[in-house]
Amino acid sequence: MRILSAAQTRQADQATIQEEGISSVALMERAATAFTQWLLARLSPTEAGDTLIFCGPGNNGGDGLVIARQLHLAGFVVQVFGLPADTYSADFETNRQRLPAGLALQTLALDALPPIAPGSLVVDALFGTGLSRPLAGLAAAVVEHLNQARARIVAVDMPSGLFADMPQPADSPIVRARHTVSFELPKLAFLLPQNAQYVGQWHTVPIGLSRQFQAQAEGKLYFVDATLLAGRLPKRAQFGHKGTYGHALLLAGSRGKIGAALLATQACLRSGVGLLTVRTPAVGYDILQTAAPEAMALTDPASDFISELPELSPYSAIGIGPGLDKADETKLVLEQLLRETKVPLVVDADALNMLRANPGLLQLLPPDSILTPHPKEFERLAGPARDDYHRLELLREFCQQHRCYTVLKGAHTCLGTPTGELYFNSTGNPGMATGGSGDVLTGILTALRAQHLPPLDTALLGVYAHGRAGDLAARHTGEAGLIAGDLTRFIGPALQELTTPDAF
Ligand SMILES: NC(=O)C1=CN([C@@H]2O[C@H](COP(=O)(O)OP(=O)(O)OC[C@H]3O[C@@H](n4cnc5c(N)ncnc54)[C@H](OP(=O)(O)O)[C@@H]3O)[C@@H](O)[C@H]2O)[C@@H](O)CC1
Ligand SMILES: [K+]
Repeated sequence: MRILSAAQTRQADQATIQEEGISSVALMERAATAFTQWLLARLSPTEAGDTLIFCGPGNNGGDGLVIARQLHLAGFVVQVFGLPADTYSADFETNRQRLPAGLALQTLALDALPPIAPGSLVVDALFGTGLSRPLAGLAAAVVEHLNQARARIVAVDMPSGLFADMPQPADSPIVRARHTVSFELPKLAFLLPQNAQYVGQWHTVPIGLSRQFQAQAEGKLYFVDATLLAGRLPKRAQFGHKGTYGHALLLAGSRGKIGAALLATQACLRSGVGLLTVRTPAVGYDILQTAAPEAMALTDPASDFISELPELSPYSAIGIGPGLDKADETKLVLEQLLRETKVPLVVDADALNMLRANPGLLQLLPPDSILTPHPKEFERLAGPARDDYHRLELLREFCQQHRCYTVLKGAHTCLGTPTGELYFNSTGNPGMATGGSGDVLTGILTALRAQHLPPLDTALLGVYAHGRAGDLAARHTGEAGLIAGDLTRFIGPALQELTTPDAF
């Protein structure tokens, strides 16, 4: 799925109108109907109670008028309010005329804002993608009024006052919606933690926006769903053998953190790798051989940390980081690895912190390596970010400069590529914010890379399957009860869902 800017969304609107030979008011009717249907599927008129719809002067307000008409006809107790303006959009005017008798548009005034009873349903149709500046004056007062009411606010397309694709000044008035129902595609703003307080839970409803426009639009932002991944994970070959699926090496663990190595090991084994060798310090030997007999243990001479790089020639991909100690010997092992490896790397956790401690090491990073920092680790590498938008800019620059793929972990994990694309993941849940979750991701990515998947497919599939495994696991454990070891049990089913079936 593409993520379009506000300007592109307007162009997509126009392209759809032209392609289908329909009027813009017909597209508005379609969009608003999709919103109304979404609401009707969740609330009866009785459950909704008092329903107050607030409309701005543009097409977002026009949507609000259509929704008001439709909910009124569906038996909801509706009141509809409009912001006074010098000019209204043409489709707003048309739909004002279409309001049924008995449903008058009431004009909002600063000294007479309508009372909102607690629990009322509020539809926010003040401003959408046409917002051109932060709200002030009466519009700002209305937003404050909505936010102070203890109402259930559902925003049409966008929470009013929020820009779709760029930051706004601190303290800008923005509606705090419980749900945001967006037309066709999510907006970039929805995917950033700083906006969660406004967007609430977001949903998309299809409105038949031109497919051709979506495919051809410029821009490098994607929302990763199963459709985008179709065809990227080949089915296993009928005559395949363990050599077909690569031999991975994991360098992981230190005293007290052999668990991290074990989680990465189990995840790697569950992601289809042919063979796996694990380099841990000597203290990990018994643990590894007992808990993961399918993996080969290649223990280090040092007891508590990794001090020597093994011979690298057997391996088709190497993962390094989970549970490492920051011992100087281990730093030298990382440096030697960066200098000697001829195969792709997956770099995580303390290996990332070591890269930062010695910036010269970053220059040695083999092209197409995959890095998996969380936001703090990323900022240690790329510098501090002013806000979530700036962090994305830094991500893009970092990946281009170092010719690497960077998986910036978070609620919508964002993958940056060396060619400037940003891919936002759609799977996963807050239960995955738990120790060891990242080690599991390293194992999955190392396994997919070892199987010779291209780096982009590895990162997209690995991140998606990791989140999907979390969603499947949480059905059994609940979110709070989810631990990283649960993820490993559901990697197989998650990958199975993504596997390309045989063509008939
Ligand atoms: N694209 C689609 O797929 C479809 C889109 N549809 C809907 O259209 C919406 C976009 O409509 P839109 O372009 O008319 O913009 P909208 O958000 O209503 O605001 C524009 C008005 O607000 C004004 N205004 C702006 N900022 C302001 C401020 N700070 N304070 C005060 N005023 C301000 C601005 O005036 P101006 O900037 O010129 O002063 C103008 O009058 C979209 O979100 C979706 O709901 C569907 O109907 C069909 C399918
Ligand atoms: K809105």
